[in-house]
Amino acid sequence: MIVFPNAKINLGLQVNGKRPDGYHDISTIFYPLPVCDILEAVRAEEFSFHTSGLTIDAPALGNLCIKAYQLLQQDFSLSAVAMHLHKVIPMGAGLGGGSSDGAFTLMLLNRMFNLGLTREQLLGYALQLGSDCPFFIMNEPCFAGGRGEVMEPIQLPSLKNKLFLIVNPGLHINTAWAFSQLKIREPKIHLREVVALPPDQWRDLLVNDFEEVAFEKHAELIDIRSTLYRMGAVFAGMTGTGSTMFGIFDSAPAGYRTAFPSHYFTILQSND
Ligand SMILES: C[C@](O)(CO)[C@H](O)COP(=O)(O)OP(=O)(O)OC[C@H]1O[C@@H](n2ccc(N)nc2=O)[C@H](O)[C@@H]1O
Ligand SMILES: Nc1ncnc2c1ncn2[C@@H]1O[C@H](COP(=O)(O)OP(=O)(O)OP(=O)(O)O)[C@@H](O)[C@H]1O
Repeated sequence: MIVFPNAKINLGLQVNGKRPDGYHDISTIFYPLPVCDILEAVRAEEFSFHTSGLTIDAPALGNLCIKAYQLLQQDFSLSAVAMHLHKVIPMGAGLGGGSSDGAFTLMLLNRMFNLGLTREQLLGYALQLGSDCPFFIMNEPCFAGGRGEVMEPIQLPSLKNKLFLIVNPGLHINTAWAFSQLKIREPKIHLREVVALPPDQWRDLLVNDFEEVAFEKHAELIDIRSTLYRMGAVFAGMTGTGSTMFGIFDSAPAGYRTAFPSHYFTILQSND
């Protein structure tokens, strides 16, 4: 069985406060984008896990695909599988690639072994893997609260026919570190109010609280945002804790393939 775990971006990201369990409550809009890894699993004599594509900077046993298998193995006697992950989505990038691989592994194993897990049950397992994982079980535009697991699907008609230019400069930003550096502030305006406006009015209103932290460490990100606006973006911002920046465009910006250094991962996506 083959699945294609996709990326997400955060349209705005507000951190509301630290909780007794050490995590933070956030408010964000998760938006799926069709930049995908490729994950295959087949029944096998013994468990194995291999990867290709981008090099994953973590021990294989820490991979969320293996963690997802082990999580279900605790509750169901799964037989062995051979898994292969081809990595395309940049890592430590705010695109949720690892989280998506974990969530898709849960859904794949549910189908492969006819476990009969409901969406609610899958959401519960996904949250045990990571805060971003439950979103990929839903995988449609959602307003999210809590750690990200309290989700409500939303319609964003103003983004229909828009193009997203994803620009990742290859800087790895550690999520735990980014949370530890934050200064928590009262939001000036609620995300729901901002996204009810046309995207060309989102500038300065659709805020990602992690931009201050990431921009202070990597001034390069500020240049990327300026370039995106110079190219005609109706809105440009950062996803997650960074380092990926994105621009929203009405049409394909001229020269986007050569606008950034060649070592950047740059891809233009439509949202359908
Ligand atoms: C920044 C976002 O990507 C926004 O979508 C997510 O909140 C991050 O989700 P994630 O990468 O799945 O993060 P997790 O693997 O759950 O947590 C990594 C670390 O980040 C911090 N963390 C994460 C999520 C959250 N709501 N509060 C936190 O304080 C914690 O120190 C945690 O140990
Ligand atoms: N399947 C996986 N693919 C990529 N990284 C993984 C995977 N499983 C575990 N990891 C670990 O998770 C780290 C973060 O990867 P990920 O792609 O999820 O980052 P991210 O886009 O910043 O995520 P998020 O937005 O969820 O914080 C990697 O550096 C790696 O150590």
